Amino acid sequence: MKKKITVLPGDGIGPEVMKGALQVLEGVAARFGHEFQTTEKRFGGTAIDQDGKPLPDDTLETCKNSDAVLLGAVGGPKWDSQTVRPEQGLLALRKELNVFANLRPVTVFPGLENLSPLKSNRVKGADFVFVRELTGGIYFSEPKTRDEKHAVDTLSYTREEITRIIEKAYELARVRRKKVTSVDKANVLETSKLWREIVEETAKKYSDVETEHLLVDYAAMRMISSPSSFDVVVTENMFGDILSDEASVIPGSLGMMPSASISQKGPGLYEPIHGSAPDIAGSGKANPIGMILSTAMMLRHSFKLEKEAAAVELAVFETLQAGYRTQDIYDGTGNLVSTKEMVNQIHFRMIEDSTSATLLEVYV
Ligand SMILES: NC(=O)C1=CN([C@@H]2O[C@H](COP(=O)(O)OP(=O)(O)OC[C@H]3O[C@@H](n4cnc5c(N)ncnc54)[C@H](O)[C@@H]3O)[C@@H](O)[C@H]2O)C=CC1
Ligand SMILES: CC(C)CC(=O)C(=O)O
Ligand SMILES: [Mg+2]
Repeated sequence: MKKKITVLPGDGIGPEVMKGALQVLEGVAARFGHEFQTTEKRFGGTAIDQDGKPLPDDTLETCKNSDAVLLGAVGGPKWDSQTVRPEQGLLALRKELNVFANLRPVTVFPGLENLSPLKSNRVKGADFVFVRELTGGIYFSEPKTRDEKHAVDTLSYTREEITRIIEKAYELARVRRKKVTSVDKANVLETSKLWREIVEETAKKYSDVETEHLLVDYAAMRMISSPSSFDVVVTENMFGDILSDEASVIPGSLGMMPSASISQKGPGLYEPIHGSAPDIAGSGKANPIGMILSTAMMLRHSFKLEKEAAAVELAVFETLQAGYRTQDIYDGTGNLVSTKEMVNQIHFRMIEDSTSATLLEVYV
């Protein structure tokens, strides 16, 4: 049966990287004989301009009725001073789809340690995944108010919200290297104290998995100084948001980081972790790899197409190995290419049936 994919290019570089991902997806369809039915919908700032809101009803309905959703990025200076912002649409979509678990893998391709601005010996072998809580915490909790003299955000978590994300982390650790690092601020925050208690309770059920607790400030430091000491990192919404952008320098750049947002049932949401990058939009400088690897995650998680997902990842790896570089990962060596050329190179390797190569299994 045809897989139904809702496509939300969004704003800024969103449409540029999405175009690349769809080209690679067409390559997957052609090489492996699949049919993907893609439906593009308005979302974010472009939807505010045309429909008056960032997540139009028709867009949400289409997302809910699809097998998976591919999303570029939203936002930009044009909408920054408005009361209705593109980012509200993103938060609403995540909530509506109940995609509470955001998986953000941080993987250094073997031999490509020099893509990182960090020292190669530090990043070598780094391979961990964030399990970020995505539909609760300070981005969602009420009250959230503002007047002339006072602004309020609230950080609230229920036992149920914490338990389901912690369980997800332990399940994932079991099929990886069996270590969970829980990141919190339990020396200060009540939500973190509850979080830590639930981690301890859950750890008892997974005695084969090692558990460690880190406070978020130290975690931020250790992630950069010793990235290979992590396997599964579970944390709340805002900490995960911040730490994962920081961690993007481990493989090389924000533009290379994919994500999968999963619910208990229903369509998954797949998006790169970066934003709409207004500073480079329209210049052909956007790195499409985060979006392309998010598409691979869709193939794996939503469609159970493991071979196809691994083939996309291999094509990305081989393209980087061959020396192709977008501006964000260019250090003066190799071939500096545009977004379009990078996509063409990945697509070319994707449609080639390179049976001699060993498939990488780098992304969960
Ligand atoms: N998921 C989403 O849709 C997100 C949206 N945003 C929105 O994006 C807008 C810009 O936010 P920023 O803080 O500037 O974050 P950003 O992630 O858009 O950009 C940060 C820096 O990374 C660079 N960058 C990002 N993606 C890249 C790529 N694929 N290739 C090469 N370079 C890349 C940008 O050029 C910029 O210098 C804001 O409106 C923000 O709210 C921010 C984060 C996530
Ligand atoms: C609207 C923001 C919470 C999006 C973001 O920065 C993210 O999810 O990484
Ligand atoms: Mg972010």
